[in-house]
Amino acid sequence: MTRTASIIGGGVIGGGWAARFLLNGWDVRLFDPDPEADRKVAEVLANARHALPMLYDRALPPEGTLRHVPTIAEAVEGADWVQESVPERLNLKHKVYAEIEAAAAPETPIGSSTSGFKPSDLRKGLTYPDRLFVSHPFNPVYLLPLVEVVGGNERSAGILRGIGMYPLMVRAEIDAHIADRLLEAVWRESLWLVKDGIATTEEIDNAIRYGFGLRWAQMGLFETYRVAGGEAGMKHFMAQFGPCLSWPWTKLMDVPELTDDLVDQIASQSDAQSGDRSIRELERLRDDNLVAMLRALKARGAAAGALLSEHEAALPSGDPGEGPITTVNRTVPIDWTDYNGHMNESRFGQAFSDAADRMMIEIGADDDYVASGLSYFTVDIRIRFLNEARAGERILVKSQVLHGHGKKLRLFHRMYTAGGAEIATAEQLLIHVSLETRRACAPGEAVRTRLEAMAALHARLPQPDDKERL
Ligand SMILES: NC(=O)C1=CN([C@@H]2O[C@H](COP(=O)(O)OP(=O)(O)OC[C@H]3O[C@@H](n4cnc5c(N)ncnc54)[C@H](O)[C@@H]3O)[C@@H](O)[C@H]2O)C=CC1
Ligand SMILES: C[N+](C)(C)CC(=O)CC(=O)[O-]
Repeated sequence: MTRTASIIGGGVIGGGWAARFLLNGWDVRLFDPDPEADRKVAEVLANARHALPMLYDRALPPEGTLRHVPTIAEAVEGADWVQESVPERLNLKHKVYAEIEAAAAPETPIGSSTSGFKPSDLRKGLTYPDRLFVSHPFNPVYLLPLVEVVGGNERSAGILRGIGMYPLMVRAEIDAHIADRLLEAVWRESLWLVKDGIATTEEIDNAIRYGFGLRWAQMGLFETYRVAGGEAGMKHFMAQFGPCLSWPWTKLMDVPELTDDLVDQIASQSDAQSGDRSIRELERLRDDNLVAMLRALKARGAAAGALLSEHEAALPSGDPGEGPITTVNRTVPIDWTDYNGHMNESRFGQAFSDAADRMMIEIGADDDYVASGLSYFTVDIRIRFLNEARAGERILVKSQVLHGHGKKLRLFHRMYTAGGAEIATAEQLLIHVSLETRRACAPGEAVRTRLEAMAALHARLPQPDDKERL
């Protein structure tokens, strides 16, 4: 059954939450009094539809339905999850919670996106205070998996995992949780560097993106510093750099006064740095880069990339089908495209290779079978390129067995866009092999039986005509 998330406040963060829930198959009811909210949420959703599916090598569930509603009561009634993302003002949040409580069932979880308030601040005045907790996400919510959960329970964490997030359970409540404490420290130091005329906004951004920003995405702070301690590790690192903590390397809690001059100075440097690029263009640039980085981490099973693979493994698989088997159902990721602005020919090959891997699983030549020392090698593949596919476009491959007898497996794949246009075909010959001798051999009994049954079934389907075969 489709579940419903209620999103209260549809700005930068509420819009991001709406997109994450929708693209993971939830229905969303959203309340925001801003008359522009529909347009703003639609723009965030368009960004998310472009970016999120590119992270995965399989299709996400069918998108849920978004409904903008005129009251908080309509948004929360019967909802399975309420996410509050109104501006960071405690009295406003309290007012909103009173309205939520008046209409939501007592057991409905209520997460707050607050960047800094503690659950005990937020819960004051509630009838059922324990169901309210902090679920603090990171922008863009639809791509970044981290959500700091303060005062929440395992059930809520499970729901967040189900939409591909990484709930970091914060043990004790504290102003600004964990990550914003760190970000505030970096931001404060950066403001000083600009105010004191030491660096521009661009120079500070370069100090981050050409250096430690790259390290942080995969190892964080402590593991990075452990490695920086050389073979002696963290102890040596502490001995060498610990004393610096008491040297004047930081302004600590001093906050530069945000005078009009300083705000103007930072804003004009920032304008110059970004040139003519609009916020929407910058969002697209940020998202495409994040997708490429997350996919690189996924390929290595590292950090947030490992989480993506886990989420992907839990996604429902495609239909087994009566006719040709759907062996690929995915979105073209940004890193599969080239200077021509479309999917590169090598990635067509990748998709057809993935299709063959899927067919091997269908006939029982799965991971265990390969681990037992038997497999298939491709000895011939011929691809016809009929049309192009662009980043963010959904592609499907349907595969048919043309011949499945003895050592030979001949497959015919057709690649389509989601709209049904055929964009490529491939004919592929595979030979069953022993991984020990590296020579052809007959398949195991179970694989042979399944393959022959599938070949007989597929022989009744329309066959590719001569001009399609090379
Ligand atoms: N912007 C950021 O980088 C992050 C913000 N947050 C937190 O998320 C929350 C929302 O922040 P943003 O989305 O950035 O703010 P925003 O200003 O972009 O959006 C807030 C939205 O709430 C709506 N709103 C105002 N009163 C409302 C009411 N009574 N009921 C329903 N909606 C109402 C506004 O019309 C607006 O669309 C804050 O608690 C903030 O601390 C959390 C993570 C990151
Ligand atoms: C600036 N901020 C405190 C609103 C930032 C966050 O809360 C998290 C983020 O996305 O950086």
